[in-house]
Amino acid sequence: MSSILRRCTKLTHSGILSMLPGSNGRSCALQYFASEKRYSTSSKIKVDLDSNTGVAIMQFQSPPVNSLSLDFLTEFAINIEKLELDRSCRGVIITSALPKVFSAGLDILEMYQKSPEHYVEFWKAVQEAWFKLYGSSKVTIAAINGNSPAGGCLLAMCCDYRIMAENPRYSIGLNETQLGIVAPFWFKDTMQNVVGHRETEKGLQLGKLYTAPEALKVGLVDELVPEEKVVSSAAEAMSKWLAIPDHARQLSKSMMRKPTIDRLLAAREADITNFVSFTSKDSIQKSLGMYMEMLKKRRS
Ligand SMILES: CCCCC/C=C\C/C=C\CCC/C=C/C(=O)SCCNC(=O)CCNC(=O)[C@H](O)C(C)(C)COP(=O)(O)OP(=O)(O)OC[C@H]1O[C@@H](n2cnc3c(N)ncnc32)[C@H](O)[C@@H]1OP(=O)(O)O
Repeated sequence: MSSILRRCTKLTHSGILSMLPGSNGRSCALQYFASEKRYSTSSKIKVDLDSNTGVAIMQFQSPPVNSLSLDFLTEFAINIEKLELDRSCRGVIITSALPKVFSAGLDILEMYQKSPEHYVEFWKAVQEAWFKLYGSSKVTIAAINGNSPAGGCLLAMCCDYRIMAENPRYSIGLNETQLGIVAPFWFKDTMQNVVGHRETEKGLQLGKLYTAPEALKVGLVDELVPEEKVVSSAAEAMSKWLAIPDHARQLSKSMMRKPTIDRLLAAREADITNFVSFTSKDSIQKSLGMYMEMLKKRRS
């Protein structure tokens, strides 16, 4: 897998930087995309591209909670890159094939009791996934059909538009401080670009998980719809975004996102070093261990 990652990280950021100067809801998604063809099959992510509309639907299918492991992130980056290079694809809808969860965020086990070399490899994969999605020239829409904490929220925030199931038991947010860890600056930048400085400051300090209605209120998501309509609503929204000429929309997207992307590009190595030294601290390892225990106890 590390060789796949190396191949993947060698790919250029061919997104905007280089190109421009289970439930009813889930079966409904498949019905909606009746003319779609299987585009890619990998163990954790399924991608179907509708050749008529140019819209790809990417479904996370990594039980139990679509956590963002090294393997998952590697597959994700490869899939987004493939779609980026495919001129027949104009938009991507990202959703989950699992019940109740969009993504549980970064796989905590990848950050717990592993070697510094592993932390380096893992963090490169996190960065790469963000570069690919945040820098994508395609229209990207998150169809958030379940809980979406931390890294799951990051993926959703990287998209151009977010539609969430109106179930008040689902939540989304950057809850890192609740784990005793700190969201890196580019997670913060991404959130700030969506909801503004003040809400990001509150959200980050409190590690706030916003219920779906709260997320709508602060603009963390753009629409709430019944769960079974999340993907079909995403497709409707997509058609509005695709009505705009690609070239003009892509330049506008680039103009808005390039400074944020450049900031991490300039600090990429330092960010990896920070992550490794932060994660390797005994106190952080202890916090992560306690958090995992808490998750297990909550279950039993
Ligand atoms: C100034 C200096 C700054 C320096 C900064 C430098 C670097 C920054 C350093 C670190 C930054 C790291 C950023 C981290 C980002 C993250 O994404 S951390 C992950 C946060 N995620 C969570 O908190 C979610 C935890 N999970 C849940 O809340 C729930 O699981 C759920 C998603 C709501 C789903 O609930 P439910 O359906 O009830 O499922 P269970 O809770 O029963 O879980 C099933 C099994 O899955 C395991 N699991 C859950 N989440 C994760 C995860 N994220 N990673 C790994 N494993 C996970 C859970 O333990 C269960 O396992 P068992 O079946 O019991 O074995």
